[in-house]
Amino acid sequence: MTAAKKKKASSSKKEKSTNDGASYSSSPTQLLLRIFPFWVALIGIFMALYWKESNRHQSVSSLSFPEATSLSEPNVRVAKLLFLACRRTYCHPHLQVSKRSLRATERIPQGEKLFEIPRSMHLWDLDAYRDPYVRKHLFKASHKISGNRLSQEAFLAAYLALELHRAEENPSSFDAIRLAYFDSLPTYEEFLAYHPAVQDKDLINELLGRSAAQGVLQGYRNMINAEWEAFSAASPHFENMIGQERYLRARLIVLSRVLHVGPPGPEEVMAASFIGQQLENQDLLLDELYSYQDLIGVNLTDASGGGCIALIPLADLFNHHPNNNVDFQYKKIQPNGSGRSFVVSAVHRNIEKLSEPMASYGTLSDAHLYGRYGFNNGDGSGPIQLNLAFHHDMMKLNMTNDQYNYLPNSGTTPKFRNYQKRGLIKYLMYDDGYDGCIPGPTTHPEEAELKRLKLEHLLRIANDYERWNMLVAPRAPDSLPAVTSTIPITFSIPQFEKDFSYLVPGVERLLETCRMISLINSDFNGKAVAVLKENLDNSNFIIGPNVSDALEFRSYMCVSRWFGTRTVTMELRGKLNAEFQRLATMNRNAFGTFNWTALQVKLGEMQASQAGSALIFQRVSERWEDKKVNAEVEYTAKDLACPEEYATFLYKDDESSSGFLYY
Ligand SMILES: C[S@@+](CC[C@H](N)C(=O)[O-])C[C@H]1O[C@@H](n2cnc3c(N)ncnc32)[C@H](O)[C@@H]1O
Repeated sequence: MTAAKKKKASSSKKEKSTNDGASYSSSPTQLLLRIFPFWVALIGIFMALYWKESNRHQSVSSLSFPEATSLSEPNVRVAKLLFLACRRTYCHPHLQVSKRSLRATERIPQGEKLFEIPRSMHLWDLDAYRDPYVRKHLFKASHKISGNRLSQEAFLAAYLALELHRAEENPSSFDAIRLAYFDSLPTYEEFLAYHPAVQDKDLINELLGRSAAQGVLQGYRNMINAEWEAFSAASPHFENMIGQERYLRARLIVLSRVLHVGPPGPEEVMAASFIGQQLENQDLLLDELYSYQDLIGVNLTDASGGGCIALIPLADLFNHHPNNNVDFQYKKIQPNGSGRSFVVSAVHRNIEKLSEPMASYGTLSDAHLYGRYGFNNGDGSGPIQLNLAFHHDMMKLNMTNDQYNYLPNSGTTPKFRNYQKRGLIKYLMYDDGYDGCIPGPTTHPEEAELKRLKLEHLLRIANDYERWNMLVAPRAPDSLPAVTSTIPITFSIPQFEKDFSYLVPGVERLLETCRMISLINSDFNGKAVAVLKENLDNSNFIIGPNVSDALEFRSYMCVSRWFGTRTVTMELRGKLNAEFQRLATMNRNAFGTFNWTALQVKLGEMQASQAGSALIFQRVSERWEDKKVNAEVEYTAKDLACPEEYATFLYKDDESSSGFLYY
């Protein structure tokens, strides 16, 4: 295939808007023929690279990495903390600090306790809510965009920032372990060296392009800025005393180290007089906890809601791998009445001599690991998020505990609807299955009415994560951590299996969204308008897979268009094969660097999006082979969007609210 032909084939996959009113419709033959050479070429390149790479000797030789056979220098601040804390509490004798993490000096058998960290060493969000300054100055904070209250993590970060400041001003009022803990935490400069949330936005855009990771990271950045704005607006005193940089540092500490400790037990009860006037008559913990629900919208009572969060010295020294050999448990109150403690144990397998014990931070996509913690393992052990909502901004961000969303908790408002409408209309601009484009209600009242109703239904699902995103299962679910996280787990680039089964559930959910987009008036036995109208208030309404063959075909073509568009937009910052080669080189000479981390997150998404396209292509080819020649109009999917002015009737009376989300 010549370069020129390849370019033509690839650009034909991209969603485009055009003012050219000429022939928009194309037969499946044309469409499949148009995309066929593109995918054959891509898959061919992909497979060739796969074999080239996987036939190389990929194992990571210990000899080339001195860290594999001996411990690295300890971070002195972390080592001091361990020294002091382990004089007061249980620490496994065979653990030693290596850089900012821990390694075993001898084999530690599975089941052994590694640390037991008493409550007195922790910092809980509950401590934040009990802090008189937080109560007086920060309880009234709310987010500017949504009006939502601040999250548990935000309160813990504000409290940590205050405590760090207090420790600087008056160290004698803190015990030595607390001071050593504060001193051991990453500084602002250390975060600047690696955390993407504090990097230049243009640099990030350059590295990540239009990937889900870029969107996820922007969500975290917006969240931190919005919290700072909210706390500052609630208290100019806090704004002056703490300053944005200190808040940012504290927030990144919380973001990358917070642990869950569950609902507070009876040992957390404290005398009512400590917690201020409002609660003078409340001496029961439960009353106190309910009061937080009223005052700041935080529910700590419900075990399923997660209970409290905390910073826990020593427990927060473990790095992450999904195939972990360390686990955490918050132990119940002891029979002797002593308080709870946080226990860290070796689980699943032994911790081998010289190896780094690894914890699991949970099932997080590579994009979230990157946005929240600033790293990736690079071995394909994490799931990959694909975001196909490229025309509209999702107002729910799918962060842990729903800690930050643009959308008000109480639901959408006309301002949010208008903002999202402009984007959502773009998905409806193809008029697939109709003979030509639908110019609007004057000439095509019924078709225009159906489009209006489809838009209403899209607005209803506009913020449902699974309707527009896919979480693709890991490429290498059984991969194990390296002896230490400072050396590569593998030199090869993880690959997806060719059977595509890992994609099927996610694709089914995307197809459901595309069924709505691809509906035409003759569907539902000609009653499409009536069915959509009847279900306008039905929040569970789905069209389901029992639809006409033609609608299913159009829905597949709609999903195919999405994957194609995602591939093409991501390739604007580097073609897949070139990026693959670049990463293969970086795996050997730039492992763990900022650019390596970003590239490997981006490449995972490119691979997932390409796998998605290949699956759809396979299905369409198998199922609609006979539609390649002289297909009926219901089996047509347009290559180009219809003219923009054909859709203006959908929003012309609305007030514009563009760009109000951005910082
Ligand atoms: C809870 S701390 C873990 C201890 C950490 N090494 C430290 O700096 O104190 C989380 C941070 O450790 C780093 N980290 C965790 N797991 C990692 C891994 N597998 N590879 C590289 N860095 C990792 C990331 O910088 C992350 O933000």
